[in-house]
Amino acid sequence: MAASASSTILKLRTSSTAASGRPSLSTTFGVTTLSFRRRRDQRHRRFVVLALDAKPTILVAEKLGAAGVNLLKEFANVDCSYNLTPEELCTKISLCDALIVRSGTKVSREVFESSAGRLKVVGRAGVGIDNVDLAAATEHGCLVVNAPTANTVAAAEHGIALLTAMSRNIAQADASVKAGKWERSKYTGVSLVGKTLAVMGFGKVGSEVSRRAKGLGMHVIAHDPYAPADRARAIGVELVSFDEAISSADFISLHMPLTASTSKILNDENFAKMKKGVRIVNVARGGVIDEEALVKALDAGIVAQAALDVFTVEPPAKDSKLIQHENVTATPHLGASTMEAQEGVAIEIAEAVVGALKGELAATAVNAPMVPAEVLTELKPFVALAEKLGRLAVQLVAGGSGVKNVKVTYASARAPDDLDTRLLRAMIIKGLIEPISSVFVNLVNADFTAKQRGLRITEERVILDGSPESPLELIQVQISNVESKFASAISDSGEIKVEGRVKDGIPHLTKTGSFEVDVSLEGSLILCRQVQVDQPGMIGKVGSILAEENVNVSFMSVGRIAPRKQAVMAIGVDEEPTKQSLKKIGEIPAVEEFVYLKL
Ligand SMILES: NC(=O)C1=CN([C@@H]2O[C@H](COP(=O)(O)OP(=O)(O)OC[C@H]3O[C@@H](n4cnc5c(N)ncnc54)[C@H](O)[C@@H]3O)[C@@H](O)[C@H]2O)C=CC1
Ligand SMILES: O=C(O)C(=O)COP(=O)(O)O
Repeated sequence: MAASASSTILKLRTSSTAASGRPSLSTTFGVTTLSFRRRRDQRHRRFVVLALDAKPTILVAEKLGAAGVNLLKEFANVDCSYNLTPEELCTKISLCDALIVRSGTKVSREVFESSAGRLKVVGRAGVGIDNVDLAAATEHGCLVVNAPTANTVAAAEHGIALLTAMSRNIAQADASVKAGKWERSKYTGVSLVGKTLAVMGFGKVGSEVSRRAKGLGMHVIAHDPYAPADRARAIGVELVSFDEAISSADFISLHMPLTASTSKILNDENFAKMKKGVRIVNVARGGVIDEEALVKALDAGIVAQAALDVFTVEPPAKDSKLIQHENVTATPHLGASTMEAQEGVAIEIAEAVVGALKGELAATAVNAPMVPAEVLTELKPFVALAEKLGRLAVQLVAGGSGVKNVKVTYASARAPDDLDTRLLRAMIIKGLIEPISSVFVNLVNADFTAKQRGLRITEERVILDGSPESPLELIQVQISNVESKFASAISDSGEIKVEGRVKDGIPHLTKTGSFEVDVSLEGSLILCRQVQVDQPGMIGKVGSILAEENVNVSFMSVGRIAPRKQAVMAIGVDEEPTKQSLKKIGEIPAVEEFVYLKL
């Protein structure tokens, strides 16, 4: 993304140290950094972080309702490019922050690899996400969101349309009349009333199909291993086993997602269990049927008719035996294609993608935890605390130690199941990994990245007495089986330990090793241990070394084991001290050890 003169400054963070000299610009992942070369010591220092040309770019790769496109345009540069080849998509994607697709675009691993880290969100304007490589998205830290509700009714109505059209031979009869024929007896149909319909997958669409089929006087049974029985009861549907469903049905309607376990679930073996003359409707995914087996079952008369909206390969081959079969009614994946559904889906996905680009947690995230807004508001300061504790803990590890085992303890007066720790764990992982690697960690890829690096995170909940008003009292991060570059960070039980709390909405470090301290975690931190006595003059000595080069000290705190015994001093600084000043601090005779930690 090119920085332009008309660019917008979104975020401005300045140092208290006066900058001088020529500024230079560099851009990484759409965020441009303006750096000033300081004349005094010729070091590069970053003072200002800007999102220049602040509008992100969203590629809309399939037709999306106008209301959705307009919403996107209020926030981003929108590139509507349809019918891209896989190669064209891979080329374009490196210039895009978000991609919106329907079912016709394969968002493969190559797409994520080609994006070189820029793609942050994939929005699926619909339900099924089987065309998106979710594992690759997660590995690349890319959020996938879908629009799960706006096309439910449209898909259900299409299922019912296919069911009724199939049972009365509407499509075949229409073609015959248009061909100048009048074949009344050939197209005698079958009635629906009193017949058994097996709904396979009793989710949103399956439930709506069931409701409507009951209105047509059908006896509806359903199979869904994960559906709640009370929802089925409320609609007057009986949940049954897979075998019972397929063997007792006159009509079978498919409404489950395409997954490894549903792929080709209707196969030779299962067609053989069906009632002869069964009729099948599929508005779910072509891949749930073994299409060759269906052709055989149609030829053998096991399946009398099939009405299909979806196919294993879309569009199917023109000479496909299945499509050409006289007992098959086919539509070109039209389930979600009503004016109303497309408008609704477009708005639903545009809001989700824009929200995700703004950094909000998405309610329709497919590959990340969904955290309700009210929970997020409560947890926000603890999210910051979690990341900072992770950062501190990992920087305390001595080089070559290799971090493997991290234990996180959450202490709270609330019941254990009242705290969703996924977000906190993700931020601790971010804090642990980012300072020691070039990997970008977010809520999407945190667990994956930790696993990939062999980082074992165990979590413990400790219940405290007290008021459950706050979701958490403290978070403790311990790294075991490592050496520390700051021996005082090692607790009595031998692990690096940092502990923090939130005070007045601000994260504080409250313990390091066995030393209690109290410093707000806002700038960077110097920790030093004094030999034997906590001399009153120490604070002044360190302060004046830092003042010599205009490093602003924001706070100091001394944690002692006992008066005039060993003490750890924590000093918060707004700027990074030079190596020389850190060396001078180390040379103060009373300082036994010290460490500088970036937050
Ligand atoms: N043809 C089209 O244009 C459209 C197709 N669809 C497809 O319809 C399907 C259902 O969509 P929704 O109802 O919105 O999703 P949903 O997630 O609400 O429902 C899917 C249901 O399938 C169940 N299920 C999962 N594995 C199963 C198994 N092995 N056996 C039986 N049930 C199983 C789940 O428990 C869930 O209740 C999806 O595949 C979706 O992609 C949805 C909208 C439009
Ligand atoms: O939402 C779904 O799962 C669908 O199958 C609809 O697909 P479409 O967005 O019409 O390509």
